Amino acid sequence: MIYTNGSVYGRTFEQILHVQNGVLSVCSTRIGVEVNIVRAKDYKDMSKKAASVISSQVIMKPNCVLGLATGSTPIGTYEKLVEWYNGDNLDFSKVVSVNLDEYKGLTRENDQSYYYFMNDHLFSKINIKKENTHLPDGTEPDANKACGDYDKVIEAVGGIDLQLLGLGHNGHIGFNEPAEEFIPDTHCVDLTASTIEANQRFFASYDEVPKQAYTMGIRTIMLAKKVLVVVSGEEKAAIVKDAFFGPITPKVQASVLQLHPNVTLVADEAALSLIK
Ligand SMILES: N[C@@H]1[C@@H](O)[C@H](O)[C@@H](COP(=O)(O)O)O[C@@H]1O
Repeated sequence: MIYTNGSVYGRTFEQILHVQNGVLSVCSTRIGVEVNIVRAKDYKDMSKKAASVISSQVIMKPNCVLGLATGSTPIGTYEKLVEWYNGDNLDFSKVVSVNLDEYKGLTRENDQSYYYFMNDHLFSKINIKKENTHLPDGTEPDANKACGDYDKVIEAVGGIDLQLLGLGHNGHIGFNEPAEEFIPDTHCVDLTASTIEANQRFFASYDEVPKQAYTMGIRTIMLAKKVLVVVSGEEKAAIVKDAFFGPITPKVQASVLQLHPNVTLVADEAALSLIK
């Protein structure tokens, strides 16, 4: 057990970390969080503000590595980026991307695969080079190979400059589900019933929702130089409060972001309704 009473990245905190077998498993803390919160009026405004953060990154560092996310929340952000690509010549020709996650077992042609999603919403509409876009290979049945290969890709591109994240209803980021520990590297997850239910809306039935996924691990996300979290809607208000103002615990995986030195949360009024 490590007891720390001091400051991390300039933030004051008191915390008790339990490290078991080399993994950060439980962490209870009094929080002195200074997450940079950007308040947006509504979903449209959130999307515009999030797209501004991403486009600034691309302009400042044209060959940046963007960590990208799926889910319904970032769709408006991608629409804005496409608009600015078309209207303002925002240039993605040198950008490299690594996505957070992919369902295990879906083909790339399946319109619910994240490969399909990213091509549909972003890659096919901007000038990013196909060979510069990366996702875990959901068609690889050998989980160790799929995950190991993906970690090599992330290492080869030199890590992530800006990681975009949505927030699951249970606090998951990528597909890092509530657990007893934070898993550092890319791994295969059994999706929780609540995640399968939440994602069922995109599939014909519960049975068709994949039950496993490959996801980037928490260390990789935490090593991103900047993290941008997008959240919209009242149904996320409670989890926003838990994640950013509650104890840091692997039961709410996003809570680990409280220890990241450069997090921006762009959320609309509804999602921030429980935050003063
Ligand atoms: N793996 C993705 C997450 O990366 C995403 O953040 C989450 C929330 O999705 P939504 O934005 O649709 O609420 O959905 C999926 O589970």
